[in-house]
Amino acid sequence: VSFIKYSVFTFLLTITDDIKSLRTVLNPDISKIRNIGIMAHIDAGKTTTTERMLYYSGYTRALGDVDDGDTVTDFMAQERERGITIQSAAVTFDWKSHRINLIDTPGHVDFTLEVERALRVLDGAVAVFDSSAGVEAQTLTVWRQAEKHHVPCICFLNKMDKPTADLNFSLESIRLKLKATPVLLQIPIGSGKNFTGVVDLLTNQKLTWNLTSTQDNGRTFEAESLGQSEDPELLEAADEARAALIEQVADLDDEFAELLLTDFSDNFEAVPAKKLQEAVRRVTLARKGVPVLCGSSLKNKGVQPLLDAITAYLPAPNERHHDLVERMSRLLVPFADQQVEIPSMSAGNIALTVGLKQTVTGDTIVSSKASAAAAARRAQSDGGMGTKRGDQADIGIVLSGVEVPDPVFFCTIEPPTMAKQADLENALNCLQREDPSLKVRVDPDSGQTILCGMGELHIDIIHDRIRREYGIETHLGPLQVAYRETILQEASTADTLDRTIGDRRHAASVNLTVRPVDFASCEVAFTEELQVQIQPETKEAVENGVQSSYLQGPLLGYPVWGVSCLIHSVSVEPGTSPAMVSACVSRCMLKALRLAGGQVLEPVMSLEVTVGEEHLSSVLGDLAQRRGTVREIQSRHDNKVLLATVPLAEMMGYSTVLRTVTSGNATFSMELDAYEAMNPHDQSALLKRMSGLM
Ligand SMILES: Nc1nc2c(ncn2[C@@H]2O[C@H](COP(=O)(O)OP(=O)(O)OP(=O)(O)O)[C@@H](O)[C@H]2O)c(=O)[nH]1
Repeated sequence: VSFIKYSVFTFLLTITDDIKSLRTVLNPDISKIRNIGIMAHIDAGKTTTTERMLYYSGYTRALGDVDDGDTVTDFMAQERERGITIQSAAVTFDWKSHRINLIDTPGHVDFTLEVERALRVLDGAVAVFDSSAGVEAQTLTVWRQAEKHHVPCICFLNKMDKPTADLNFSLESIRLKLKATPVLLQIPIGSGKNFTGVVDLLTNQKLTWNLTSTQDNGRTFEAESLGQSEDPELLEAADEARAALIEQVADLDDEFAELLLTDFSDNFEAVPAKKLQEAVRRVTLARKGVPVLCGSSLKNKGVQPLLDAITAYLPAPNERHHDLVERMSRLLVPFADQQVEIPSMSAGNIALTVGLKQTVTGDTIVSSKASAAAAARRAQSDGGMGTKRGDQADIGIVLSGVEVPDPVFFCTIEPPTMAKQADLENALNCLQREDPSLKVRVDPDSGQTILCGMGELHIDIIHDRIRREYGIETHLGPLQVAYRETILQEASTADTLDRTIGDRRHAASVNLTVRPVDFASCEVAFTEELQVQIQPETKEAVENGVQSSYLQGPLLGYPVWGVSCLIHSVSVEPGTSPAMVSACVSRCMLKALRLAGGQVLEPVMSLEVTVGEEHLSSVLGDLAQRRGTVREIQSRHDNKVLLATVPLAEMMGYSTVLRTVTSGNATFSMELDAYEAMNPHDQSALLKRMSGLM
């Protein structure tokens, strides 16, 4: 450990051009800090862009390449092997006297929680798009998360070197799909293979990467003012785009509009770049518009202006609303998979801490109850945010919590020998604290440990991590879909339980009605009369009995949804234990749910497949066999984009099949659309199959 510490310190201190004191290196002024997330659809080029940022800022000496599996941010072994990003890697670097803490977020839908976890502590975000595809499905989800946390954003239209890159199409998709207002700050020079750089519309400068030397990797570029000798087409395009930019910013920012009308009414074009930049910053922070930049990370063009834009337009931590008062026993500054320990850190920085026993992802840590209360008061006067779990709930309004989506897949997991069971439990506990979207439970009937996750890949990765990080070879049972159950009609029933245990008689009777309701959750209510008469401990025992019957439905033992239960009467003999009252109510509920006719609900996913036209018919044919419903087929250059809904149960192993039927020429993403009732034919087939399984 001390070797790593030493070498990273040396690294930090020698790479920056102007060597600063250790204190400024580790604790820069808060106004110079940018805590930025980088988000995108899979394959848009986040990792490549991040690598370029690290390289140009001097923190890496060689360019990593996702295709060769040697990038800094994709540090988990599985990420390198699969070429995808799973855990949000944090990297810290300096750019023109600013400290940038950058969090790379995963693009795969199985890992949305990772993204949300990262977004809530960030002050700004960069959305990277493939400029030939515009806004794609996964970006919508992440964008909504950024919106929820009021995170100001910048868009980077990457892959401008592709022949199919399309600036106007990308801008339009930002407008239509993200419902955001793009503020175009650059226009590309050349297209496809001849894309050489951009015109910066604020300064009217032409930035070109001539790349005469391959050694340089785009580190140097030319910046020259657009002169009259310029290619007339480019000059005209730049003039038009600049005038449109000035007009648009004036529309979005009153202060800038006033400046134009008072000082530059004769010639709007003469407005200084600095004033325009300040106005774009206000527009970005107020989330009225989103600056848009262009480039090609792979071809080393346009990344330095993106870094400039991050420092110019995105907020410092003190310009955002959440307050942290933090004190930790051990603090570490992350540099991908290496860390350097530091003695203290000022507000606004991002650090790692180790050895926490009780904290789970999503918790907010404060130094004392008093500071938590103070933060809660501030948050309330600011309009309030989320609540903290556990025993501090009464005072803990500090940061909004993360939303944990319901897992849709599950499977059993077994250690190689019973002697390893305790080690496996420990590994699962640690993994769950890190990743709340992973749920672990024990099946009450079989005693087996069950893993519940967000998708096939998610469960696969967890399995792999248990092997690699905890050294336990586990066996996974077949992957199963998390169905739900509901009822079709109203039913009323009564039940009595009368049992003598030892010399104590327990007797209780209950009379209740269940009926279907539209919403996803389950309810329990009492008649008005009963509500007044019932003893609090009896009421609690009845509620427990109803809730436990909702956990396992009568059809297949899946959780029950969309049922409301009304208790008409309860009678309890003196001396009866609350557990017996709960047992009586549960048994009565089971009868009522059976009488009310069971209906299985299955998770249905919305699926987006991008595929070359020549393979469209095979993809459609395959979807038809999966009970898929095609909603829309859009054209995007030479590709077709297929939007469909498909039951999750039919999507096992889809990535492999899709790769085979399209010879690797398709990408897909999917997310939970809704739980839908199965038709009687499919339901009875499922029930038959499951009874064979059980
Ligand atoms: N033509 C072109 N290809 C690029 C560019 N940037 C990235 N790529 C390629 O696009 C693919 C995906 O790039 P990544 O950087 O891994 O994308 P990502 O968004 O990090 O992907 P995930 O980690 O899976 O979410 C790789 O094959 C890159 O080489 C670019 O500017 N132009």
